Amino acid sequence: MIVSTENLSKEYDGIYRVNDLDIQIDEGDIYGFLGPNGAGKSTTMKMLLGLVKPSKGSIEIMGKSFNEKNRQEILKSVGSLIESPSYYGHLTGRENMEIIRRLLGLPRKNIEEAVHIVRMEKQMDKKVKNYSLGMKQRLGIAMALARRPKLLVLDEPTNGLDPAGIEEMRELVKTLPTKYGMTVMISSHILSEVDQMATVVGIINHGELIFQENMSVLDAQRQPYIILRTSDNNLACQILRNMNPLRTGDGLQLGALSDEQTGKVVQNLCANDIAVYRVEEHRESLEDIFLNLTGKEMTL
Ligand SMILES: Nc1ncnc2c1ncn2[C@@H]1O[C@H](COP(=O)(O)OP(=O)(O)OP(=O)(O)O)[C@@H](O)[C@H]1O
Repeated sequence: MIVSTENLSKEYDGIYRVNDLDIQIDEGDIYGFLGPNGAGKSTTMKMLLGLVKPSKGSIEIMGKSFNEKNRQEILKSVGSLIESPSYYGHLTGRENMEIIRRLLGLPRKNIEEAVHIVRMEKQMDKKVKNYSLGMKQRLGIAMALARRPKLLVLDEPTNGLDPAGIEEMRELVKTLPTKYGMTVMISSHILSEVDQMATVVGIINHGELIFQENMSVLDAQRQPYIILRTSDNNLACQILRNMNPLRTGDGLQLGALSDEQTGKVVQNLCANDIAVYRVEEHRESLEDIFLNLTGKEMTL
């Protein structure tokens, strides 16, 4: 286990903004930490990095209790990007990386590797103030990677990026466990972003962890349903009334059906002179599941 918390909580002004979190992150996971704005993601991540002191509960990182005594030692193996990366805009990427290297006393090859992972080799002689937002984020990640962390904690790294930047970030994060043996915790308030890279999802709402499972479990919860479009949806609805159809836009919706059941439905409609234009199988989107869990839409 790379991260394990027990009853992790933070109180601000008499209110528990993070409440009794039991987070479990295994080695090699990409842990998507999802929740609407203000749910408590940043506060949780800051506690995991020793930047905010928990009001209650405990944290273990890489099997060691995360306390005053162990903190510095543990953080040597943890890289992070919280809020916007800190860099000197008037210096080049290379100069910024050199500052990090000296601060942490790292060998040069660590810097080369970190820059290579984020594919920024060609941008290193440009001043950071001339970087795009995506490049700045990548430089921030390179800074976090320089110490070759076992655990990388990224707080909303795609905030403000355009779709191409988001895609790039996703592809980058996906390579980290397989190619470099890292474990990644990445927060977002956009489900679709995490959906395509996370192996485990933790969903936090009002400071509480309301879901924590492998992505495959979340996928399995997505209910399939059938949408039919016919020449006479009203009549079709009547004919199929024992299947409790729902009217949707220009069609009707039935629950999950086997191939055989679908065949019978089509036969039945044809026998009643109704032409079947479309039979489509849909699955509940992850957004729908999230909405059911939190009562809030996951929007950009
Ligand atoms: N230092 C603080 N003092 C008082 N309240 C705080 C402090 N830091 C955070 N909070 C409150 O705790 C709650 C959770 O904030 P947090 O930043 O952890 O949420 P978040 O899920 O990261 O959201 P966002 O994506 O908007 O940053 C919010 O209601 C916030 O106002």
